[in-house]
Order: sequence, then structure tokens, then C-alpha cells
Amino acid sequence: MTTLSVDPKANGAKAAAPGKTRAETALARFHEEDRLGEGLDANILAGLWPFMRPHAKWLVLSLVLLLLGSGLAVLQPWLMGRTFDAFEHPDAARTLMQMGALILVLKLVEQSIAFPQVYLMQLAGARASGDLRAHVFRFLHTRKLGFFDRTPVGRLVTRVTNDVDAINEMFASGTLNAIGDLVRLVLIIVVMLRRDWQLALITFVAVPPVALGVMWTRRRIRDAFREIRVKTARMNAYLNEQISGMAVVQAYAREEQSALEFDDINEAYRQANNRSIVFDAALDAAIELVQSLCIAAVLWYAGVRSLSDRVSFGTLVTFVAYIEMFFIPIRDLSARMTQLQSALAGAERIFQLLDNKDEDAPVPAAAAEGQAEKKDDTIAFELDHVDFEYKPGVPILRDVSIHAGKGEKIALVGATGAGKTTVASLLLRLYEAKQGSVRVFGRDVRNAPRDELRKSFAVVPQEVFLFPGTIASNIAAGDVEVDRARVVRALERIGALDLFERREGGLEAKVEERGSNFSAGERQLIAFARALYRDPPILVLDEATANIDSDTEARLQKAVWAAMQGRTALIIAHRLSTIRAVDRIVVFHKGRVVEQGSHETLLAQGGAYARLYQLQFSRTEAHAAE
Ligand SMILES: Nc1ncnc2c1ncn2[C@@H]1O[C@H](COP(=O)(O)OP(=O)(O)OP(=O)(O)O)[C@@H](O)[C@H]1O
Repeated sequence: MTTLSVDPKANGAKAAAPGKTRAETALARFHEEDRLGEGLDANILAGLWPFMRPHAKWLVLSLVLLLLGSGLAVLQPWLMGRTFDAFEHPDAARTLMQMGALILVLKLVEQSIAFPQVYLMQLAGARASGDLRAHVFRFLHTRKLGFFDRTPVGRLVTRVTNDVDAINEMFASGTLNAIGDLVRLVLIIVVMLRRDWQLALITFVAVPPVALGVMWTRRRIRDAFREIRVKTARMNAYLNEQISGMAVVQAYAREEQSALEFDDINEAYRQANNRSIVFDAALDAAIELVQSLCIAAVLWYAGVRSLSDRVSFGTLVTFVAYIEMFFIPIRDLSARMTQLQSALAGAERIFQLLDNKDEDAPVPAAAAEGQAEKKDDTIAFELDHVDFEYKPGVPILRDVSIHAGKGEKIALVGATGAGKTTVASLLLRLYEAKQGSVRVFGRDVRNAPRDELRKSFAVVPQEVFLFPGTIASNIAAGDVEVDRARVVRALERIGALDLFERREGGLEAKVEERGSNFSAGERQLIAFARALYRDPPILVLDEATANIDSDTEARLQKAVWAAMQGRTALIIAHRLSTIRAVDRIVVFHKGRVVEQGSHETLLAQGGAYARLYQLQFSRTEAHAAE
């Protein structure tokens, strides 16, 4: 069972932040969106490097082009100034034509390197983040199931999508162009100072207030973005809940109520967006204002100074052009810094995930001490004095010992929550016993290679999971090439071939997401066919408790029989017909085995099994009488 609980300890418990509801704080923690790195962490950059390295050549080429482009951009206003100054010389016409041609060439070169520069940067970023995404996804496959119980699904999805996207965005939105911005800024400062240091200083006076203003506004914009992410997370969580629970919403006529709740969430999201737009627009307007003020100040001062020392027309043209270029990098630098921090925060969260040590090792290390292998050719599987808990301190199985000889059919019965499904999970080493040992064909499961162990089992779970594809591809799950003849044979053996062939599209009929276009009974039949297709030595069957129509019931019974033939079976049994058919029944109560024996023996004992049986029997009788 996967829980979506938020463990306050794991996430650093703290009271709800001021101005936020408890739910928002919990959601923010759940999605960990509040954590945005404040600085540049060399370790994180080093962690990203292995993913960047194969594409570094494109990145380096892009950076070279970027520097070249910055140089060319700064050169042009300077040349323009020189051109205007040439008016005062006698051969102005020739100089004008030459400079015009030169500026044209420079502009063309600048524009033509802009495309490969952006393209190569994005190419390197997209490839590196693609590799990282694939790496995280493969990493998830290697985790033990317990890890997925503890980690909310939404968080894992965010790691693979949003966090990797944040890194990609660093390249796509030109965060690394900050290097070009810096170079451009320094070049402009140098050229301005050399051209006319007094006019340059007038411009630079505006830098400290602009820098402070930009930093202040950026902080507000960053807060607004953080707020947007929390609100997006809230909206996603709500939509997820509402769409998954649509049947309940409609059945209980909660549409109006849900629409009102959604309006609130939508409004909060819209307001958060609004804030970021307001600050962004204000920043742009303020920068333009400062530019105009600087130009006016420079012109005014040039006028004042010209009374004694004339400022050339070319110098004024150069300064006006530089002032227009000057504040844009200052504005962009802080935005790019924020983007970089967000990318690094994403990377940090990904690396935290990749640090997880819950590896479901394909080939486990040596057996735990003292758990010697017992070779007994007659035993298929065995639990030997097993204790187990999902969460520390909450025992689920206590001193459980069960064994099944080869070909033997064992049924587990007991109240719901008694621990029957857990036994099956331990056999497959989806979880590991706390005490005692679990052996399959005499081998401790902790010693068995994962693939080999799981190949010994076919599992028909209570809730059958179907993948999008076709009926045939679902029956042949795990095989890349579907062996159609085997699929047909498997369906024939459980007597369900006609049922599926009758459907439009036959065995190639499309299976929708999670098999939603199949009934519970049909899904179970597909799972039985899957088991027969694999033909493993041990069958684990967790019977569905859901009520199904009598035709499907009959088919399922046939399927159970067919699937059990010639193999060892562990059945978590709910149906009387199945219980009677097995060799031995193991009765569970609160995680302990309380009785074991054949149906007749246990009935004669008149204990827990006899009571359970009577209860079911009377219910079945009543049902039949209806
Ligand atoms: N992944 C999990 N994490 C934490 N607790 C779990 C998990 N899976 C099951 N449990 C708990 O372990 C106990 C035993 O569950 P199990 O599924 O083995 O019961 P069961 O006997 O198969 O029940 P049912 O007949 O309803 O299928 C239950 O109390 C359940 O809440």
C-alpha cells in the first residue's frame, strides 16, 4: 500500500509559516518547493558534471560564440561613434561608406552566430537533462518497495519531471548567458571610461540604486514564483484527487461543492501569478526610466561642459547606445542568478534522491549470518520463524512458519489485515523479513538474484494492474515479442479465449490506462492468463473479494484450477470452492499462524477456521437463497 502521508520528522517539522494555511505549508513540504538554494554549491555542480561531460563540446562551442557575440555587440556603438566623428573630417564620405559596410558585416556576423550559440546551448542542456531523467527513472526501478511506501508518488514524479526541467531551463533560457552579460558589462565600462571618463561616471552613479532596486524586486518576484509553485502543487493535488475520485464526486453530487473549492484554489493561483507579473512589469518600466534619466543627464552635462570643452557628436551617440545596453545585463544578471539557484535546488533534490541507499540489489550480498541454506529437494518455499514489520515498532508478522512441498497447494485464510498478502510479498523479496528466514527452493531469498527469484513466481494479485497496450501484450507482460500462440493457449486453458475474442479487436483490443475498459473479473482472467503464459513453478494467487457475476465466477474458478495444475500454489483464499480444493490451510490471526491442516481436519477441530468457514458458508447460503 502506498501512502501519501507527510512525515513531519522526515521533512523537518515546523509550525505553519506565517501567512500560510497549514495545508499550504504541508503541501509545500510535500513538494519541497520552499527549498530554494541560496548560493552556488560546487558539490552540486560537480554532481551534474558526469551528465554534462558527454555534451560538453557543444557547451564550450556555445560559450565561445557567446563571448564573440558580446564582443561584437560592444564594438558596434564604438564604431558608430567613430563614424559620426568622421563627419568633421574632409574625407567623411569615404569613411562613412567604409564604416557603414563594416558595421553591416559585424551585425551580420553577430546575428549569424546568435542562432548556433542558442541552439548548441539548448542542445547540450536537453541532452544532459534527458540523460539525467533516464538515470533517475532507472534508479527508481532499483529501489526496494519499502522506499515507495515512504516516499509520496507526487514527490518522485516531481523529481523526474519538474526538477530535471529546472536544470534544462538553465540552458534553454540562457542562464549561462550571464557569462556573456558580465563580459559585455565589463567591456562597456572600459570603453566608456576610455572614451570620456566624466560622462561614464555620470552613468555609473545610477548603478548602485539600480542594483539595489533590481535585487529588491527580484526577491519579490522569487517569492511570487515560490508561491506560484506551491499553488500549482495544490492545484495538481486537488485535480488528481478529484479526477481519480470522479465516481464518488458524481455519485454523491459533490460537483457544486468541488467547483467552489476549485474556484478558491484557482483564485489563489491567479493572484500569485498576478504578483509576479506586477513586479516584473514594474522592473522593466523602472529600468527604462533610469536609462532615460541617464541619457538626459549625460546630454545635460555634455551641454554644460561644451561651454568650455566640446563633447563630440560621436561620443554622445556612443554613450546613448551604451546606456541603452548597460542596464539590461544588470537586470538580467539577477534573473539568471535566480534561475541558476532554482536549477541547483532541483539538482540538489535529485541528488538527495539518488543518495538513497534502499537498493533492491539484483544479486544480494552474502546471506545474513547464521541463516544457513537448507537444501531440501521436496520443499518449494518456506517461511522459518519470520517476524516482519513495515514500519519500525509495528509488528505485522510474528514468528510465522509455513512451508509448501513441491506441487502442494496452500491456502492462507484469516480476517482482513491479518498479514496474508504480506507473506506473498516476503516470498518475492519485495520486503525483507526482520527475523527468521524465507527460502524458495531451499535458497534464502536474500541470496537469490532478484530476476531468478521472481521468475519462479507468477502472481495474480487482488487488484490487477494492466498496462496500456493490447490484451495480448498484457498477457505476455515482460516479453518484448508477444508469442501469440502461447497467449491463445493460456487463454484456452483458463477457458476465457472466447470471452476476449468476442471483443472488438479480439486479442489486439486496446487496453486503456490501468485497464479501465475491463471489468474486475476480466482483469483477473487476464492476470491468470499472464500466469500461465509465464509458466513458473510457483503460483501466488490473491483472490479478489469483489462480487462478480456468476458467469465470470465460473470462469475464474476454472482459471484457478488451470493455473494451479502442475505447480506449487500459495492462495490467499476467499472462496469456499478454492479453500476446499487445496492440500493445506493456514489460518492467520493478527500476524500469527493459529491453525494449519486440511479442510476436514480443521473443521473437525472446531477452532478459528471452523468459525470462519461457518460464517462464509452461511453468507453463501443466504446469497444463494436471495
Ligand atoms: N506497504 C505497507 N506499509 C505499511 N503497512 C502495510 C503495508 N501493507 C500492508 N500494511 C499493513 O499490514 C497489515 C497486513 O496487511 P496484509 O495486506 O498483509 O493483510 P491481508 O491479510 O492480506 O488483508 P486482506 O485480506 O484485506 O488483503 C495491515 O494492517 C496493513 O494495514
